Amino acid sequence: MDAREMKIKAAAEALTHVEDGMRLGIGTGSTAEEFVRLLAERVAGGLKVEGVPTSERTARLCLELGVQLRSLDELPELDLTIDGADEIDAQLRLIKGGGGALLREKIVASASSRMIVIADETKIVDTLGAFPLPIEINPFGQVSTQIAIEALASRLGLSGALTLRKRSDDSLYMTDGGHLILDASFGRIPDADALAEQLNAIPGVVEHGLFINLASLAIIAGPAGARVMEPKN
Ligand SMILES: O=C(CO)[C@H](O)[C@H](O)COP(=O)(O)O
Repeated sequence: MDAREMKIKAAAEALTHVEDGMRLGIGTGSTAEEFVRLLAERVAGGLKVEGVPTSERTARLCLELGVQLRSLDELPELDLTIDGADEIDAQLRLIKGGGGALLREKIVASASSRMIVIADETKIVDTLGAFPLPIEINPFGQVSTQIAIEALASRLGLSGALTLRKRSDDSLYMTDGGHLILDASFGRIPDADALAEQLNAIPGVVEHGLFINLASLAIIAGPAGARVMEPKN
């Protein structure tokens, strides 16, 4: 099974949790896009759902494939969000934001009764942090914000470069919300809960990619098929 087949496998398994009439949060990224493709087939076959997309990119794909969309303000409480992740630990704490949609992804997941993460098994880690942590910041005072993040990292014993995300043409990457992203290469993060909480206390930080206590289930696909992970306490 190649990487794409594993994503499709996880997405197909997640689709079994989708019921008629559900208000669905729809994630961003290549795995979430496989889910959208499968969901669209079911919608074409008569399944009725209303989706809230977590990015403009996901919205475009949904509209192209005929998945009916609403804004989060029209559907402020959702039944289920299905989304990918960059890293997943045993407690189902996640690093997200590789695709730059972390802010909307976190707002949508928080507005959902349940979040199911879909991924291939390469995303499972013992300790979060090998994947650079995306931190979405306000462009105003970006250097001060970066200095504050560096100071926090040093207090928590973390080190590593903070890299302002750029597009392939070297222009600055702007999120759907008009913010910048710093990718923090901290390496292993021994206390992700403390980092998450303290990043939120820095005014210029709009959001960060640590998703704590949001995922209720993960569907992890490997060469032998998909398995379900529940958060370990
Ligand atoms: O958080 C995300 C986007 O902001 C994605 O869910 C994450 O980057 C995983 O993407 P992929 O399924 O392409 O590996």
